Amino acid sequence: MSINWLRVVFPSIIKLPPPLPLRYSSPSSCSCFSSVVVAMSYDKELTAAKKAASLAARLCQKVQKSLLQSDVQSKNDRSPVTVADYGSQALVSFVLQQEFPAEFSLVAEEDSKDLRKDGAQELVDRITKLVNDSLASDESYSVTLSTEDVLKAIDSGKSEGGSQGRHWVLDPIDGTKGFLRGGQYAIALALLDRGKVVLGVLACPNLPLTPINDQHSPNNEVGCLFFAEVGGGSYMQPLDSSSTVKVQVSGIENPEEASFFESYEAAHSMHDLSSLIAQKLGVKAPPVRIDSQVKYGALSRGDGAIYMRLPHKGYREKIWDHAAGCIVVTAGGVVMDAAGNPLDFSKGKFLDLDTGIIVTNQKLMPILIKAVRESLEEKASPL
Ligand SMILES: Nc1ncnc2c1ncn2[C@@H]1O[C@H](COP(=O)(O)O)[C@@H](OP(=O)(O)O)[C@H]1O
Ligand SMILES: [Mg+2]
Ligand SMILES: [Mg+2]
Ligand SMILES: [Mg+2]
Repeated sequence: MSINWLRVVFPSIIKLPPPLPLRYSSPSSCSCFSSVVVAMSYDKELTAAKKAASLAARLCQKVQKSLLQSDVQSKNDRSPVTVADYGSQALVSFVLQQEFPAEFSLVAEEDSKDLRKDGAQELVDRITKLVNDSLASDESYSVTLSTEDVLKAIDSGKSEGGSQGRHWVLDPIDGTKGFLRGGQYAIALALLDRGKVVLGVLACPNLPLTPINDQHSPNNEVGCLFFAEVGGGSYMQPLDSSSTVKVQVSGIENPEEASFFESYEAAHSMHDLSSLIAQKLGVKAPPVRIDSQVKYGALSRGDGAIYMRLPHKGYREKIWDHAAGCIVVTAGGVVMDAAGNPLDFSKGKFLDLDTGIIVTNQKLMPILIKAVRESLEEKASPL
């Protein structure tokens, strides 16, 4: 910014390096980042992120097709993790390190601890083969990774993030439970720059290209890639092609006409609380329950108008469960905690927030916040 300002004011007397790529952004709508007037371009990073997430999506599709019970591990938080979670993380980590060898920091969900235990060798071999097969399908990589390379790539995701520098944020499979059920899941990759989300990519291999609620559509193709860059709008393309469309969150103003998304898993979000809120808003449509950040993707193109995520007490949200989704809904959407604060991605792995996360358009947000507050008060002191 300052360099370009100087260039304008002192064009002839100061010899300056070539201008940085700049992009003008509207001072507006996403609560993930501050309302900057001029922002850096992250086009190179976005291209790499799309490539990494698409490759990982292909790996996951392959595993989901031939899912075996033995592919499922149990982590100490009792959430399932599969060879595809590990494979996806290794692949994305490897691709990003190849593209940005000089500056690489990754905050990711999985680690190799369980894979380094006795008896896990067969699993590690399978993950390594999956990763190598995926790399071989892309002409740019003529490498074969060893099992140790794969474990190291998985463990490169141990960064803590924070408010300084750049950090990639990855959920290699968001919605592992949905993945295991044959349902929705997403590969969610975002970039933080000085604590703000500056780009996000959501690969949703099982999401129809046409709106979820459009049951009469003759097109039953699935596989969507959503992406957004700070100040650059939000886009969707089919996972297997480059034809891109601009997407926009629904501008519905009457909550009665809105439909809302929530977690498929009742353990992840209080369905009784969201139905009370929906009742207060006068929402008529039943909730649309789907797994993962696919909800953000669907919302970003107007499939529904509201997403409510109200976890049970004590649950701490992780940044990889929201960073990519948060920026993808920027075009017309607002993401806040239940008290109306923007999400803060600069505090490390966790989001410290009040009660839950709500997403909708700018018009509906104040009405939604009011309904959430009233419902919480009612729940706390029932008559
Ligand atoms: N008890 C709980 N409450 C809220 N979220 C939970 C949870 N247990 C797991 N999760 C998170 O919910 C994510 C899935 O989101 P959703 O509920 O929207 O489908 C999981 O991501 P992973 O599948 O990546 O582990 C996990 O991080
Ligand atoms: Mg998990
Ligand atoms: Mg997740
Ligand atoms: Mg995950």
